[in-house]
Amino acid sequence: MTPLLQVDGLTKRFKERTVVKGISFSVAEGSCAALLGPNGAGKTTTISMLAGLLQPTEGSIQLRVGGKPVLDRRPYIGYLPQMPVFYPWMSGKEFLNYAGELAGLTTREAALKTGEWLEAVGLGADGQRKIGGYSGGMKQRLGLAQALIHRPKLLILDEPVSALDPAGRKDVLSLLQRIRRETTVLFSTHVLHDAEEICDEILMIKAGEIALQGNLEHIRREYSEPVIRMEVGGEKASQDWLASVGNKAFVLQAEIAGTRAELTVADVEQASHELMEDAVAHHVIFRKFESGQSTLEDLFMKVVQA
Ligand SMILES: Nc1ncnc2c1ncn2[C@@H]1O[C@H](COP(=O)(O)OP(=O)(O)OP(=O)(O)O)[C@@H](O)[C@H]1O
Repeated sequence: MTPLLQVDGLTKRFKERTVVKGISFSVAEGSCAALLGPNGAGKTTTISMLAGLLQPTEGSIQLRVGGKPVLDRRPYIGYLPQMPVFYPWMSGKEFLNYAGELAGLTTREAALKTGEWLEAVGLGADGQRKIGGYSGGMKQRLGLAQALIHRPKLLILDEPVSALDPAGRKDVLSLLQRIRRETTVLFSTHVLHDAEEICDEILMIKAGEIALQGNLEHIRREYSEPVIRMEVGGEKASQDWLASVGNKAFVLQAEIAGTRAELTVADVEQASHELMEDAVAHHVIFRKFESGQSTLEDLFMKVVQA
């Protein structure tokens, strides 16, 4: 299928510093893609280039509408910045009307869409109130309505839930879940859980480069490995034993810190059996012994810390 958005070799240099290093990816129509990465990875810079606010140093960004590339993608994009600026003295309704007209709607259309979107984002009863009195979650929902008022083909959001408290976060995530059924969404986050909640594709970026990309479920399956997590007592015999488990032939990878260890193994049953036998022989006291599969969070942490 032809993607809605195709990005090739996208690069941004600020003076001699390259912060986005030739990244390529595509976003299929109808999907939700999360641009996931730690602070400073280059998410905002990438999103600003996609939204047309920042000129790329190199590379191309192509948006296709009805299968055909468009010359100016901006009218087809809805964008919500990381720190949206609202006029606190405006009411939510006035602000949306204004945003609609700015996006090219006629006065009549803007008024009609304002009413519809205030309802859709759950601000129907608060439309006449001044934005200055809105909570963080309400402002973010208003920001989403502003980004969607002209029915864009692609909705681009920069860390839409990072600044919110848990209630506001849940509010905005469930709204996004609804929106994503009708609109293609690309949003940045440094929280894997937020990406998992609504997206089907992830692009993990680190230091301006794509570290991992693909379908979330495929990645989850492909990178899931058998792991054993253990915690032992603080006495010397236990600690000495734990410090040595990384040398065992069946341990593929070991992360040992103090009284805790996480081992990646080939066969979790055989490894558990051998570890237990050995531990008994060495008078080890366990506080925890757990076997299972590594999670996407483990993978994300590995990518981020590598
Ligand atoms: N205008 C600029 N001039 C110079 N350096 C910049 C500029 N804008 C961003 N950077 C640098 O580029 C790097 C990537 O920044 P960016 O804001 O894109 O990261 P991010 O992944 O969005 O991080 P965060 O989650 O903290 O917002 C950072 O090291 C930042 O300091």
